[in-house]
Amino acid sequence: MATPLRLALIQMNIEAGKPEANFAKIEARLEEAAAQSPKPDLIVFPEMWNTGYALPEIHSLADPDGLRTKEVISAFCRKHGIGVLAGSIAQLRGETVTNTVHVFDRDGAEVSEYSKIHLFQLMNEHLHLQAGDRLGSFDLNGIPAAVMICYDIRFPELARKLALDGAKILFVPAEWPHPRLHHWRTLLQARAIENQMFVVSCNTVGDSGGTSFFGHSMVINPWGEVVAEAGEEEAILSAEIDLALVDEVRGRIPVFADRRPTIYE
Ligand SMILES: O=C(O)CCC(=O)C(=O)O
Repeated sequence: MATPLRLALIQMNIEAGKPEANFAKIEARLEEAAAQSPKPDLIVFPEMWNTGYALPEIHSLADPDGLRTKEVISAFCRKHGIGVLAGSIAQLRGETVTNTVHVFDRDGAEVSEYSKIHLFQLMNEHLHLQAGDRLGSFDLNGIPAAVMICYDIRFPELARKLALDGAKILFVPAEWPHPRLHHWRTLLQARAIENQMFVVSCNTVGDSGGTSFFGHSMVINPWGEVVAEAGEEEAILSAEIDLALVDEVRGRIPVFADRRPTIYE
């Protein structure tokens, strides 16, 4: 995949419990993003975009084995030659439901499937969902990258492991609510600064079941600077990133070379 890499982040209001409406919206937004000039290389969605947090009914709403998601998104990628990091969906796996990201390259081939490792008890995820147990590293047409989901960003050891495994971009689909905007911003910037990598976060907007999601999707460079940020409304946030900056920053302050893991690991 080319670098500079052109990104389009679909920050959207998800209708809880309404997969049909959410699929219709995501398909419309994908076409809108594909029509941009220049065309994006990669499109990113937020967390649980198919169902939202309709957790009590999640078993009947979740996409069985992610098949519908894979069919729709892979066809889009093939049609437009654009990669998609398909946020996360509620995915039915036998008797359980996971919060799972599927990543497709520009030919529509699936390059990664990652299920959220850390379930967020404050929103009852642990009562309805099954946690994942595999890392979200992947290679996207030659770009080493990784994904974690929302609450996962509170675990710096996970981000560090993904960086040590080679990731130069960390993607973070989220459904992160008020009143913790200062946590969202600070944690995302910290993950970018400490691991000297790009962080690309795509959040949700709107109100659902008494919870209000604030958006502020953002793209942060390896120096920790926010290079693009959305507001609190629906938006397609565009940004262009140059991965050469990762090596430049890592050369300027050699954090990885200076680590002393024998003392603290
Ligand atoms: O950690 C937080 O404050 C928010 C996390 C969250 O909303 C989630 O993981 O869905």
